[in-house]
Amino acid sequence: MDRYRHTLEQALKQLKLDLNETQVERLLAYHQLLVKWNKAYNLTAVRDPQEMISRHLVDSLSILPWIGSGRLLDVGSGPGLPGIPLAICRPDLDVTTLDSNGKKTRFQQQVRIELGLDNLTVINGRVEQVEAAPFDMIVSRAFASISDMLTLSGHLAAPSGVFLAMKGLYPEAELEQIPAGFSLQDVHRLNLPDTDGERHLLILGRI
Ligand SMILES: C[S@@+](CC[C@H](N)C(=O)[O-])C[C@H]1O[C@@H](n2cnc3c(N)ncnc32)[C@H](O)[C@@H]1O
Repeated sequence: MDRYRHTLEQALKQLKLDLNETQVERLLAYHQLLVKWNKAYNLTAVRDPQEMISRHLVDSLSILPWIGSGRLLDVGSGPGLPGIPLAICRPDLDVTTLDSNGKKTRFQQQVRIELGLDNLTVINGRVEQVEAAPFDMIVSRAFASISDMLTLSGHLAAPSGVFLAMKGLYPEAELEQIPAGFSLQDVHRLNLPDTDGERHLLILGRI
């Protein structure tokens, strides 16, 4: 446990993220639940608990500097990534996580209850069929191509809402397929500790 705390705290320092003790405790409690449930329910292909800290928790938290205020939707959230770490670290934010896999959303509901995350709503469903009040930010990680993300979740964004796509290598080919009416607003290279390869955050919006 101390080993995981150390890895997390070192990474937070490198990312210059200043979290309070309650937030660190909750991140570690989420990690513990993920490790436990993953054994029975196969929620993520990452099985090594140490690797889960860097590849899941820290990777999710690396986009915090670009998260604004209001309502955030994490689409194709899986076991709650990046939505749950963001909800833990930004209690002022209204976070909704959405996934079509019932096993994964049941896990997220359990995390919500055990951690007392009042700012988290979990939805089970296919994004293209879900109706909900408009979101200011729609984020996704390892969900779909940028084009599919915009097409499938576009109806859930507020008129000035932004889409934050977490990607590995700069996705040049995907950007050539952006549907009409949307444009790339910003690109950030994420400097992550303990991660092989590049990570990028792309911010898109309506024209
Ligand atoms: C590769 S996982 C990524 C999970 C998580 N975002 C992460 O980074 O670990 C993609 C997830 O998208 C979900 N998914 C795929 N199509 C979907 C759809 N149309 N609506 C909602 N969720 C969907 C799958 O159930 C799966 O959990």
